[in-house]
Amino acid sequence: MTTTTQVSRKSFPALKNDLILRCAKGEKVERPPCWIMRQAGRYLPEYHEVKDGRDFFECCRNPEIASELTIQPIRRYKNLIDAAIIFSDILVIPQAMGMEVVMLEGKGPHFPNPLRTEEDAIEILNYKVDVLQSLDWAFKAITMTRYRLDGEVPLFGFCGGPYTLLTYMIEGGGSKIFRFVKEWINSKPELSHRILDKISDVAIEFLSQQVVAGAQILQVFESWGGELGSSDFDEFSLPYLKKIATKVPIRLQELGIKEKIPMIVFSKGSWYALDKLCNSGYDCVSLDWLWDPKEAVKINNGRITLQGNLDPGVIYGTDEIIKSKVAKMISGFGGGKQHYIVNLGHGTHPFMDTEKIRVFLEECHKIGSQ
Ligand SMILES: Cc1c2[nH]c(c1CCC(=O)O)Cc1[nH]c(c(CCC(=O)O)c1C)Cc1[nH]c(c(CCC(=O)O)c1C)Cc1[nH]c(c(C)c1CCC(=O)O)C2
Repeated sequence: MTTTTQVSRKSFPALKNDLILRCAKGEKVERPPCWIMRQAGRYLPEYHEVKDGRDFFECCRNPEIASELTIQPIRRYKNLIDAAIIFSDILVIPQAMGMEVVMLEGKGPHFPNPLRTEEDAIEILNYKVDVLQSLDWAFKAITMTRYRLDGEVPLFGFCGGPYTLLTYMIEGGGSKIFRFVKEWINSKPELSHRILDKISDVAIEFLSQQVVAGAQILQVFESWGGELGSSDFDEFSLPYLKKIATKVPIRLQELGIKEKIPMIVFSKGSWYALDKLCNSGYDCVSLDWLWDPKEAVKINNGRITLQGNLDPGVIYGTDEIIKSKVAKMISGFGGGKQHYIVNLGHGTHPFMDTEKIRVFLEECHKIGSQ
């Protein structure tokens, strides 16, 4: 298995734009690389055309459709986006661990049988996941996308952060007060840790195999990190994010991957943890829009690359205001010639205007090249 995928790696089309890879590794660059969280999806009319009423996870599992959806933003914003991210979801790990997840139209993810008791954790969860087999569609989609991208831009693989996945598995979907996961970590801390550790092991193998399949850079989305207080973050999120950052490079070596694969962590809302995240083994920390870039730059002190962080809501603004906020952001991050990747502070929304996104990207190129 490993040998055949290595052979196919070698035959991938040559990369024509390695800006984000150089930048994530800390090298000086000619302008900051740009990409957008959730750059594929519902704000794009071509997404709805291809999805054509199909189930969301059915699209993820169909390599033809997933690769087409991945490439759509690259095609639309030609030469403006410096990375593609494979069309999939963070909730495919809970699925691989035996949980049923459905995507309800207009409502988001729903787990019909969430983890609520200790018995659920024993009866529902599969602790011996065969990652290559259960997520084989994801690897096929990545390999196909690498070929179809034809070296235009690098391809991101990704996964959810362990605490965020545990939250979804226990809450059964999104939440405002996180009653059930807070009950778990405060009444069943040992069991919570055991499951977090298992999720981390699956995440390590999943990320590593995404690289074997063709991913060139990785991001971990700890979207609910900021729902934890500082000391609970240190206990229930940070150790597992660190484990992933430490173990993926080791696993990649075992799998025969020689080059360094940059890793990014996005822990939304974990403002108190920036200093620790800069030392957590990732090459880049992605920031939400609550951060003043200058403050973040000061705390980072040149250790790693920062990514972010325009308020997605700015995309609803006038062209002039989008442009002025882009200029302020890039100057706050030091001008963008080193240690900075442009992104929004969180994902796109379905209501966004594709032409406003273009204004944002074009201005980032213009200001970032000065
Ligand atoms: C928390 C989370 C999820 N999924 C993801 C996260 C982490 C990022 C974040 O914090 O937003 C990550 C994700 N989800 C999706 C991608 C694909 C690649 C990309 O970024 O373009 C990525 C990287 C596609 C998607 N994932 C989802 C869609 C919408 C599906 C549809 O109805 O067509 C897409 C394109 C569905 C999804 N998936 C999830 C939610 C909460 C939802 C519903 C949200 C909503 O309604 O906007 C879980």
